[in-house]
Amino acid sequence: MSTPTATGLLRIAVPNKGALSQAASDILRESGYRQRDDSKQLTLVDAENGVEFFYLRPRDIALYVGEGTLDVGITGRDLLLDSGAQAEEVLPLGFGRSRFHFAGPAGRFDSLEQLAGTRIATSYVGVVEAFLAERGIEATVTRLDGAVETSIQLGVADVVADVVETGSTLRRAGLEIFGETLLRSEAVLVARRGGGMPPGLEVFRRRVEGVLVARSYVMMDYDIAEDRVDDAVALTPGIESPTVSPLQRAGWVAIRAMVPRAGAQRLMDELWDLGARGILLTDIHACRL
Ligand SMILES: Nc1ncnc2c1ncn2[C@@H]1O[C@H](COP(=O)(O)OP(=O)(O)OP(=O)(O)O)[C@@H](O)[C@H]1O
Ligand SMILES: O=P(O)(O)OC[C@H]1O[C@H](OP(=O)(O)OP(=O)(O)O)[C@H](O)[C@@H]1O
Ligand SMILES: [Mg+2]
Repeated sequence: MSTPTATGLLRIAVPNKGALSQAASDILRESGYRQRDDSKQLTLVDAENGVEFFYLRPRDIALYVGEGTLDVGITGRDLLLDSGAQAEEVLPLGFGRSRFHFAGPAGRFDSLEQLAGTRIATSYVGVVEAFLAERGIEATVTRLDGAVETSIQLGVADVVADVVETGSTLRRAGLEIFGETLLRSEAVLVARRGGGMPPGLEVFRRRVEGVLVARSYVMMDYDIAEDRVDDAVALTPGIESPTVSPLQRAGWVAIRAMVPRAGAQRLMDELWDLGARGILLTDIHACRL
């Protein structure tokens, strides 16, 4: 059972620095919460919204949440899995995307079977050991804090297992990926596994989800002749159903519908070809669906 705070505030863990920090604070701000303006600040109370933020290393966040010390947190899926904490993913957040791979000197390895007997350097020992155990591969795993790519040049390891985003760090170190992707990661909201629903968590989750939907949809408005409405609605069905309003001009209506941001320009071309005019696209800042 998670222990409620004396204050009754929902306790939220946020990455204090690193790859996830800025985007995490941005999504919280867009969700209507106060955020720190000084990167050295460790905690922040937003009493008006019933929450308190704790700025922590993303690697530690799943542990705090798993123990019930904090109610919910933002961290990477890879860090959550690596921690082995009693925490679970409750919402993928769509930023901080990366893949996790084995890599070695260019041209040296081409399959994961060749890992047997090697020395593997990684900051993600939990992920790597679970992967090796699942496949029955015996290898020596060494934990490094960072800059793992350099460990091969220094003769400490034969292979590295690390986060890859653009791949430029690997290339610069003369390394290349081999074998399949171990996991695909992105930032996620995590809560305690089997911890029930602490007061305020559902509202928090809904607010953040509203921002994610608002980021991936736009609002489209256009005017069209009445006899084209069925075809137009087939192109822009909206979430539930589009709004169709009468216009002063006889035989014409105005249509308003949310449409996916990706492909919205193509949709505008198709509507134009159908005879729609006055086609407008506007951003949505937040929503509850
Ligand atoms: N280019 C990237 N480098 C590192 N982590 C990334 C990158 N892109 C996304 N991530 C994700 O960010 C999380 C790692 O967060 P962390 O704060 O450790 O980042 P970092 O920038 O490597 O920090 P540090 O300064 O401690 O090395 C993981 O979930 C990882 O998948
Ligand atoms: O594929 P890329 O776009 O090059 O990004 C991946 C690299 O970025 C991270 O390193 P970071 O800068 O966090 O340094 P660290 O190794 O000391 O953590 C990660 O550990 C990889 O080395
Ligand atoms: Mg790093």
